Amino acid sequence: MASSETAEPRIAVDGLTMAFGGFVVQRDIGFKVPAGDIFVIMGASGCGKSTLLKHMIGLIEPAAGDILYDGKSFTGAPPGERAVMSRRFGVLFQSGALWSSMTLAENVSVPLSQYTDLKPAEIAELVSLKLALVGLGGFEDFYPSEISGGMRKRAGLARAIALDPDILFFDEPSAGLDPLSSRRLDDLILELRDSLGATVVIVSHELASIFAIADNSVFLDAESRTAIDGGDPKELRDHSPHAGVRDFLSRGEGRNPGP
Ligand SMILES: Nc1ncnc2c1ncn2[C@@H]1O[C@H](COP(=O)(O)OP(=O)(O)OP(=O)(O)O)[C@@H](O)[C@H]1O
Repeated sequence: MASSETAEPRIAVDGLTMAFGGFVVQRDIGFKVPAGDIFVIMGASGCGKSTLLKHMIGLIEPAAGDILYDGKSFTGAPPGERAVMSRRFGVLFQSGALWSSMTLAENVSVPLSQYTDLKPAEIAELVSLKLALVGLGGFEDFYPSEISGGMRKRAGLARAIALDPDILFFDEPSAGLDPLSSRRLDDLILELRDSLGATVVIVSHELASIFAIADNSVFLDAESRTAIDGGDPKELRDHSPHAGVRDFLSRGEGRNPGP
């Protein structure tokens, strides 16, 4: 199946302008994400990273431009087709947003009960498999309040991959985690990309995480309100023509302090 799709990038964002009423958040953004890439959306606080991610999954409509998956317009697709296209998406928001009154197994089973005709025993089997994939085998009957923040993120990840998505979207996945848990989550994201063959889009400003996992990126500039750079973050840190991008990616340490 993949071979017939290789001509098109998995994701293309084309001339995208995002606005809330008359307030333009970012204009004329364009980038492509090849299948299997881990792509990071970067930029200063408030520049529009989460808003871009919400556009990509169809929660917000563009003011202008298009978002395409395998060359097919998502923005312009009729609702039925869009729903089919979004079945490919696995989404993990910053909060992790597990239902506190449900066990981990119940949380992960929700999308399976909602979107498949599988029998309860089959669902239970799949749920255990997904929990095992994120290192939570044996924690089926625990409640979110009984596990650590890092484990909750991983449980959220298990739920996001319940329907075997091939495109994963994460908004600040390591927010609130200690460096070690954050690192384990990065490793898990890399593993999932490899085992599921998924394409991953992440909003992040954690430099360690960005350098550890990203193949590619876009940098949204808060001042000019457009994408001013993109590519391998390490390359951007060392060679971006924009001082603001180099500073962002080196925490300002690359800047010549002057006399
Ligand atoms: N629903 C909304 N209605 C109006 N304005 C909004 C809405 N959501 C976000 N904004 C505004 O759009 C801009 C971009 O917000 P967004 O949350 O996308 O930024 P961000 O880069 O993800 O920020 P952070 O890194 O702080 O999470 C901000 O000025 C924000 O106040």
